[in-house]
Amino acid sequence: MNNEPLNIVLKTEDLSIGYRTKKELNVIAADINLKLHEGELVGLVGANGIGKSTLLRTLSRVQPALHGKIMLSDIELQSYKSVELASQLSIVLTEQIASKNLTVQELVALGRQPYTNWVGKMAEEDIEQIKKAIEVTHIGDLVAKRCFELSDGQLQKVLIARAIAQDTPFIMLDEPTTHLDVYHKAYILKLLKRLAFETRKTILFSTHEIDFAIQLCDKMIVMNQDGFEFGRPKELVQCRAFSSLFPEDLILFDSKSGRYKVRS
Ligand SMILES: Nc1ncnc2c1ncn2[C@@H]1O[C@H](COP(=O)(O)OP(=O)(O)OP(=O)(O)O)[C@@H](O)[C@H]1O
Repeated sequence: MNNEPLNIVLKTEDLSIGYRTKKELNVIAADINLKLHEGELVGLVGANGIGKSTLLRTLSRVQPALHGKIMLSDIELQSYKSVELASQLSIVLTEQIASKNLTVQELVALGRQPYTNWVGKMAEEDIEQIKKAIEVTHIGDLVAKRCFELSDGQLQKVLIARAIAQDTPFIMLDEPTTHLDVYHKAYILKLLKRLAFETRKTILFSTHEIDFAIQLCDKMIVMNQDGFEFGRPKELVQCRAFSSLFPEDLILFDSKSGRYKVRS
């Protein structure tokens, strides 16, 4: 057994997230202290509107933090130049896809943009990374298709392939399994699990598939009205973190099965 301490890829200190307008400050969550290590698959769960996307957007610098510090690979997130940041962090948002007219091969190749020169000329290394990303996500038979021809599940795999081609130590995905059937939800989450394990990348994703996340994640972040809990799924089940996620008038969390049950 390898007992070497794992490197911390992302660390937050007293982070507050939310929205600032001229008139008011809307704090969505405060005092967020997280340490995500290399090779970890981390699921982010919570009720609708609790702040999962806000947290992911803040961690990827799409929106500013209200307070606190975010360290990515030992460097403060704020101090990265855009191109450097793109070699450290990739984000997969299903809803925003620049051009569905691109072929799958072209979309995956976009992941190499931070590394190619100003005319976008690809080197051996870029071609190799694109090939690897296509192999590992099993999308070889889709490469010539245009993105508008893909099903939601296929598009999801292609977007993950683009993030893999980007070859960053940290990957974030906002609800990567929305619109998928139960088989393909499990398929995508197992793919993420395998990637984190085999490539030692840190993968953080938001999801409403709480039972799958409990089964597959190394760690989970549970956001609720009172703040958030962070730890291994088993520990979170034991400390009843999932029971406080939703009002208990309709559903109850069953700690034995790790699932929600409808009240009879
Ligand atoms: N651009 C914005 N300006 C102000 N408030 C916002 C903005 N975007 C989201 N919010 C508010 O922030 C809160 C958290 O929203 P967020 O989208 O982060 O939740 P979520 O957990 O991702 O929800 P869901 O599971 O429904 O996707 C909500 O109350 C929402 O209304």
